[in-house]
Amino acid sequence: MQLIRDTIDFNAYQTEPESHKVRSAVEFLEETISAFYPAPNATLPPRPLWDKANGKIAFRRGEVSLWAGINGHGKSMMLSQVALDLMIQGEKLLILSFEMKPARQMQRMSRQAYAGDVPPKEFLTVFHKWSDEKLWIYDHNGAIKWQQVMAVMRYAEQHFGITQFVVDSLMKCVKGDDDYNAQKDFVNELCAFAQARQVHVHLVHHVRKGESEDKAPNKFDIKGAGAITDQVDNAFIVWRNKKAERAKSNDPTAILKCDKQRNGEWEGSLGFWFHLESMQYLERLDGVPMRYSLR
Ligand SMILES: Nc1ncnc2c1ncn2[C@@H]1O[C@H](COP(=O)(O)OP(=O)(O)OP(=O)(O)O)[C@@H](O)[C@H]1O
Repeated sequence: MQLIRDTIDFNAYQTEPESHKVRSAVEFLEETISAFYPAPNATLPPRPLWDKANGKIAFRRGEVSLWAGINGHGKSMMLSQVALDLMIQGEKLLILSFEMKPARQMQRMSRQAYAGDVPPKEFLTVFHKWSDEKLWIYDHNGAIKWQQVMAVMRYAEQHFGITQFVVDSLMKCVKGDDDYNAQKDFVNELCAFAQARQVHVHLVHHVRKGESEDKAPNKFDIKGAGAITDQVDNAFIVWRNKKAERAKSNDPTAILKCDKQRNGEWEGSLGFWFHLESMQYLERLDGVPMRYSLR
C-alpha cells in the first residue's frame, strides 16, 4: 500500500484535457463485432469473486458504480472485500475515503484477507508488501472539494496507472445535502473521467432516512439529486438485514441489490451472511471465510 499525501501540488490536474473527437461510425466495426463474438482469449472485465455474482456483476472500464445504503449498513465493508477481489485480478486501486483513516482501512482489509480476527504479524507484513503497487490510499480525512478529488484521481491515474477508484463518500465532497447542482456536476465529471481514462469509479453514497431500517431501500431512496442515479452506469444498494440478525434466523444478514446496470443484463438481489471475525460477506449460511492467496 502506498499513501498519496496532501502535500502534493495537484493544481496541474484540476482540469481534464479536451479529447472529444467526432468519429465516423464505421470505425467502431471491430469493437461491435467483438461485442457479439468475443475472442476465446478475450479478457473479461474484473468482477466480485463471489460465485453467485459471476456473470451478473462486472466492474467494466469506463463506468461509474454507485454504492448506496443506510448509515452503517456495510457499504465500505463490502467494498473493502470487493477491493481485495479486484487486486487479486491484477487491478490497481486508489481508495479515497474521507470517513476512515488509512490504518483503520488496512486493519479491516487485513482481517478480510486473512479470514480471521487477529492476523499474525507475519501475515500483516506479507499482506502489506503484497499490496504494494496494487493499492494506494489518499491520506485525507474530512470534507474536501470535489474539484480536488478529481485532481487527485487524475494525478493517480497518470502517475500510477490506477484502474479502479473508490470514493467514500459523495457527501464529503459536496457541501450541503440540497446542493443538487454540485452533486450533478461532480457525478458528471466522474463519469467523464471514467470514460476518458477507461477506468472504473466506485462512488459511495447514502439513502434518505426511511420509516424503518428493516425495509430495504431502492434506487428511488438515494439521497440528493435524481441526476446522480441517472448518470451512473450501475447502482448497487447494500442493506444489512437487522431483522434476521435479531431473529437469529437463517436468512441472509446482508443483501446486495443491483437496481441499475446500463451495460449488463442482470438486475436483482444477492444474499450474503456477514462473518464478523473475518469481516467477509459469505455466500452461504454454512460458508467458510476464504484466506486470500497472496502471490
Ligand atoms: N450485514 C452485517 N451484519 C453485521 N454487521 C455488519 C454488517 N454489515 C456491516 N456490519 C458492521 O457494521 C459496521 C459498519 O459498516 P460500514 O462502515 O461498512 O458501513 P457504511 O455503510 O459504510 O457506513 P457509513 O455510511 O456510516 O459510512 C462494521 O463495523 C461492521 O462490522
